[in-house]
Amino acid sequence: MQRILVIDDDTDICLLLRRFLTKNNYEVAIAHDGNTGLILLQEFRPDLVMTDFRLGDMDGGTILSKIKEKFPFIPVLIITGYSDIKIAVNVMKLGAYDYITKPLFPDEILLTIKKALESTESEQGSMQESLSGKSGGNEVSTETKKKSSKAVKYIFGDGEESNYLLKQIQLVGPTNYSVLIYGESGSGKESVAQEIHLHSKRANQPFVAMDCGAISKDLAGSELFGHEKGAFTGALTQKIGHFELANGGTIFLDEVANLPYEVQVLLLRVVQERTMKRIGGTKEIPLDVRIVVASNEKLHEASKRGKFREDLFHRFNEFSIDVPPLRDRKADIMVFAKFFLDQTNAELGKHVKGFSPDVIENFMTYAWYGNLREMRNVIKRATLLTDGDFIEAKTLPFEISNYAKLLFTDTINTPTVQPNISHYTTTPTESTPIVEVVTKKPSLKSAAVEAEYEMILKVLKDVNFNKSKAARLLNIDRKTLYNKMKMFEL
Ligand SMILES: Nc1ncnc2c1ncn2[C@@H]1O[C@H](COP(=O)(O)OP(=O)(O)OP(=O)(O)O)[C@@H](O)[C@H]1O
Repeated sequence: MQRILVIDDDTDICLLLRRFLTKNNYEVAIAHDGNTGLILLQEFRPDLVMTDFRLGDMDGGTILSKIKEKFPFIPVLIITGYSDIKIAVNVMKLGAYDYITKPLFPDEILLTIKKALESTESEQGSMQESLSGKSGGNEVSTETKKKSSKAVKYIFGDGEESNYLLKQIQLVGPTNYSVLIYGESGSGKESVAQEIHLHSKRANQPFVAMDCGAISKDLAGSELFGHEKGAFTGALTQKIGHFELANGGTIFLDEVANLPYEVQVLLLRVVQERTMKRIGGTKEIPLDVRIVVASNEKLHEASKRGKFREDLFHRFNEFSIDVPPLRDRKADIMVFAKFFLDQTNAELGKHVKGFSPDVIENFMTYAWYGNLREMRNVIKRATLLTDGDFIEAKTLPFEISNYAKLLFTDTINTPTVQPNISHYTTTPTESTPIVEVVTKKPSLKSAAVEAEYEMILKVLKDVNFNKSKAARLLNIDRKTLYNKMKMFEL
């Protein structure tokens, strides 16, 4: 039976998850704070961890780093509210498998857990194969090759931004250049790396991805280069590293800036000499591996701060690609949305046909902080919740379906610099932008309505949209709250 550790300070959520996951044949352990969670991690040895993003004694980033430091291969699912989505998507770069947003839906949780467990099983399977020697030292079996390249179909869209991205991939793909990929979290850096590999002569050779996220110094070294039996305490068997697994093909190092400095030194040697030794080994192993790396932060800035070796940066920077954020790929937003809808329909055996006009408008205005990953998750949940033919706005997270309004409240909360009207009132020429200045007459009534709207929204957010709690805090009955919410289209 597979084991799941749930870390959450909300006892109700823990209780519900324990009941639901046990019913679905998982063994469950619960911790109500981060420190207990870390103790249970050692004692319970879970196959997967689900942890709340905000714990009493620790934040999501800290607990994730601590888990990954000790057990880098245990998939971690972050539980978060949508109001924290911007922070949560950034925490993904520390090596979380995925995030799930509240309110939690059983089917969605089960799907995500299954996927996460399958992904580590196949990873461990290919590692096991290389350890047992089936792959024959330097050679990598076809089975391993198949497993190490994800069988995911990607699309790239047809808008101007996407075409430019594809053009760069097509240009650099067939060369042997090292490529540096920049982009926000979830924007598809790994898919770009895979596409580069597929456009190269190495396409039939392995594509091996390694997340350098929050990996410790000792582990990073042996993950990259492998180790010999007895090389250090805990090295009970020989291990083949990612570089050897990728021999002949492409290695993709995600979040490369997070590699410990000592490992960067080893990496530089390998990149320069095209040969490596396993840790604790003496044999020089020749390497023919193309290196593609990705980073959230600009590497030359990281090198200025002394976090990343400058010589290594220059080695990697033979060609660099910026993956645009989803919000800048407007022409393709609905193309991606339809792709994720088809993907989810196939996964769930559903036949949802498309999106209501409101949803399309919401998708086009929302900022997509978590990019394609966020969109995939939003559509997955909305499809699960849809019984009819079209996804309606009510199945979207509040923050997305009310994005324009939330922006409006943000704007009235934050005084903005008044535009210099004279600058816009001249006849527009090429150098003066055409800006329509909408002037609204101030009125006491509208101010009161705005204040009321703002307060209801704030309280709803504070209590995670629990309407009974919100009504109590606002000192009104539930019915009045419902009527107000209806009036404000909340
Ligand atoms: N080109 C694409 N077509 C369809 N789906 C995509 C594409 N690129 C990414 N995705 C979806 O978005 C998810 C995240 O993509 P990916 O892991 O490539 O992003 P990333 O930029 O490497 O993220 P991170 O910075 O967190 O490592 C993927 O699991 C996939 O579901």
